[in-house]
Amino acid sequence: MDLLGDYRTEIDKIDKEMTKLLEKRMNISKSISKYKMEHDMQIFHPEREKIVIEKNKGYLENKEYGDLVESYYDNLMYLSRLVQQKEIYSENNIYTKPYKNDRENLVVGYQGVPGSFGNEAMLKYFKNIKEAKSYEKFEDVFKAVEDGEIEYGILPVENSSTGGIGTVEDLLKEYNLYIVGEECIRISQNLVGIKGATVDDIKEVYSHPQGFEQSTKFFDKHKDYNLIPYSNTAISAKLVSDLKDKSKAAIASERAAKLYDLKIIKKDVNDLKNNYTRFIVIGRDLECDETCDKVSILFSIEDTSGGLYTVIRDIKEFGLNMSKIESRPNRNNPWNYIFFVDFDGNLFDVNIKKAINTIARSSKYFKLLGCYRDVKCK
Ligand SMILES: O=C(O)C(=O)C[C@]1(C(=O)O)C=C[C@@H](O)C=C1
Repeated sequence: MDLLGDYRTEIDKIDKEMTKLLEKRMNISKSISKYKMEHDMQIFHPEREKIVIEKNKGYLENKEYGDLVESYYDNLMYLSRLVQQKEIYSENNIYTKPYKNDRENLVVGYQGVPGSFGNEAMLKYFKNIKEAKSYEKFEDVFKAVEDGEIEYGILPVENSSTGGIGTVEDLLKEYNLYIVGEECIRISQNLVGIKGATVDDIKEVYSHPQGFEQSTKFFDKHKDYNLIPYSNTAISAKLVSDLKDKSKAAIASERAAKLYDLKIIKKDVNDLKNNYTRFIVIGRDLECDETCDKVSILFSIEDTSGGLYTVIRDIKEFGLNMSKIESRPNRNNPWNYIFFVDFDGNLFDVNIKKAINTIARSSKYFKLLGCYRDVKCK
């Protein structure tokens, strides 16, 4: 008796039914996207998603599968949203909300603590902030924007010497939020410690991994230092200040040193003196007006040899001036990649609209991340 063969036959039958149902479900999802487009509604509907998950958990006979059903529907609705995104941007109209010019007097959020680079970027971008909320993790900022706790969040997305900030890029893919602006700050990393500490006293150094990565040449000369990764450069400075120990130092900004009453033991330890970080401002709506001159998209392609070429060819044929292309592993699909592309343009420009429609059609997944004002980052 071929028991395994029998089980597999049974699974094949179930899969066939499930695939047919999946196709039916995605077709309905496409129709919903049309409805939403006509009624100016957002694709993402978190309340509805919660209801779907709870309802289906309730259908279970074996409640042990509760978490499994939750994760299954979570993923299924994520895919359903991607189908809707692709459908919407393959149409000729792109629905945008007016660009909010007065970015003043708002409740905004960043990751870190006062003195962090995120805090610095926030102060540079927003004027007369009504309330600034700080969050421990990048994802907390995304959640706070999604829940309406803050109007906008500001997060680092790219450093000129170490490249893209992968965690933030992954979150841009996962959350249904948009890039509505950007800011750029020059990063100067310093070795900071308590008053009286010298380069020779130091045994342990705390910082965000980016702080270490941007200062490798300095640490090559100090191989005896024990490097301890921490969630944020300014939090590391605060820790060193609290510990009051001459053998402990942090890699942080001059502002953080001042704020936490530390001295700069060695200034500008970053490898490249022209070291900049680009920050993005995220919001709930796709905002755009004539003053916006940069578009960000993300897409994944079919696993075929010419997949990426097709999209790059589209970009070239529409004469788009691409300022960035970056890839991230697709966590839902091993050895498949998500591409992040920025190009000059505005969503009201017919050529840009056509380009977006064409790229959306030739990619497997597509998401329009935003249209905003370009800030030259140097
Ligand atoms: O019900 C909706 O509004 C849908 O768009 C469908 C659907 C789903 O696939 O079930 C997809 C996206 C929403 O976030 C919620 C649910």
